[in-house]
Amino acid sequence: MSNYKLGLDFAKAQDRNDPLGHFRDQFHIPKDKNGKALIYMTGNSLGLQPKITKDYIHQELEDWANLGVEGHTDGKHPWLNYHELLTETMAHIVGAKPIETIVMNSLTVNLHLMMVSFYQPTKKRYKILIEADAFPSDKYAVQSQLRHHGFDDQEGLIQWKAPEGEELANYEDLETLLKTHGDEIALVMIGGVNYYTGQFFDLKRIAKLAHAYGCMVGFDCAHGAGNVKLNLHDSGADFAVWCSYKYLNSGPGSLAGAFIHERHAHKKELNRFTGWWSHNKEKRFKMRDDFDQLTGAEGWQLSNPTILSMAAIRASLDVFKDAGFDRLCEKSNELTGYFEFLINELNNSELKIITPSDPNARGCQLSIQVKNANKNLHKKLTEAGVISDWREPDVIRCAPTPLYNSFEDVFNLVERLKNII
Ligand SMILES: Cc1ncc(COP(=O)(O)O)c(C=O)c1O
Ligand SMILES: Nc1ccccc1C(=O)C[C@H](N)C(=O)O
Repeated sequence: MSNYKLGLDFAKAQDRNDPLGHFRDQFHIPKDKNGKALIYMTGNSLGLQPKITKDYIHQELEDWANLGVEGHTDGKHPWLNYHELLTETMAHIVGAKPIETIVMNSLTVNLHLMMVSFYQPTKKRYKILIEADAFPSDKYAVQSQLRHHGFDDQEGLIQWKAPEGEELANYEDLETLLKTHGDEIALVMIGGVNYYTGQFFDLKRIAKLAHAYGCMVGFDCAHGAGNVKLNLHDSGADFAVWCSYKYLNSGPGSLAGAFIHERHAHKKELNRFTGWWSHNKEKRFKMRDDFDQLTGAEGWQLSNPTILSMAAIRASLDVFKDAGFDRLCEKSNELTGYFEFLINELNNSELKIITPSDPNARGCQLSIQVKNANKNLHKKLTEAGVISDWREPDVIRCAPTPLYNSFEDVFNLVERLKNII
């Protein structure tokens, strides 16, 4: 860990010595009305656009224009197998094997598809455990699964809460919940990195614990993919899902990912929804064949996917490949550590970082709790050219991302915050 110092000179020197610093120029950085670059800290909501994305999408538009339906087989990157171009890099980023990884659909859709397979309630074991401040979509999704199976969506939902007066959930409480209710819980579904606090949970520990009580385990890694080393395979989780529009910089509403652990790859008897894209791809166009389930994560696909969105994902993954995910994670630690240092140096009682200070228990995001839920502070920060977000009831989230944020960005962000308070 660096010895951080105050002052702009330190930030500038860090940027000069940053082997990944030049990647910022490969992105479009949003500007204010006068053409000045904004300080963009919301890669945790919508990642910025790599400059090469346009060309990747343009290539597919060209093939479509010139080849029509033949683009499926004769395009530069034939559409029929286009998703295969993404699998290896995506698998590497989330720490999975290619057979465990698929890009398809959108996030909440994938979560439901995973629950079709891995939420198999019985009369006795039917509850779902989630973290109390899960992202709303996750909570709504699991509650609708409870109702779908005829259970009460309150009684069937067990929430892992932070202790009274604290922000972060702890593993002792999770263990107590499992000890007390383990034999009633069918599924433990946790956000791998919590959207609100930025806490990166110990996925392996949770999976091990929940499996010991006979529960299935899934993670929503929307805030983890491209941000932290998820090591999904080693975590032992049954499934995981994530989106590609945050840290994976693939554009608004772009296709999502799913991980299904290798131990389920060949289980044809697993309950699931299917379509022609889950069928043996060698025989897909022999239309009259009976259904033949694809093995691995590919077997959870339903439809032919959105190629234009996959082109954007391919562009982004190529940037990740160039930068190297290990190096990005190292820089991320440094950048967020610096951010934390500067906030702490403000020594202001109005602001409190609620994200864990342990670098292994967070990614790049810091969540700053604002006293008396003073939303005005966030408004002023926006007026000062900092794009961050406000999450009710009282948190400003800032996520300096290692691909396109600089140490100078972080310095300027904290300077502007200091001037406002
Ligand atoms: C943890 C989490 N789950 C779900 C969603 C929403 O997913 P979707 O892409 O399905 O809109 C988000 C962000 O939008 C999220 O952060
Ligand atoms: N997809 C979006 C569309 C519109 C506005 C926000 C989002 C987000 O992704 C929010 C994000 N999940 C969050 O953690 O707040």
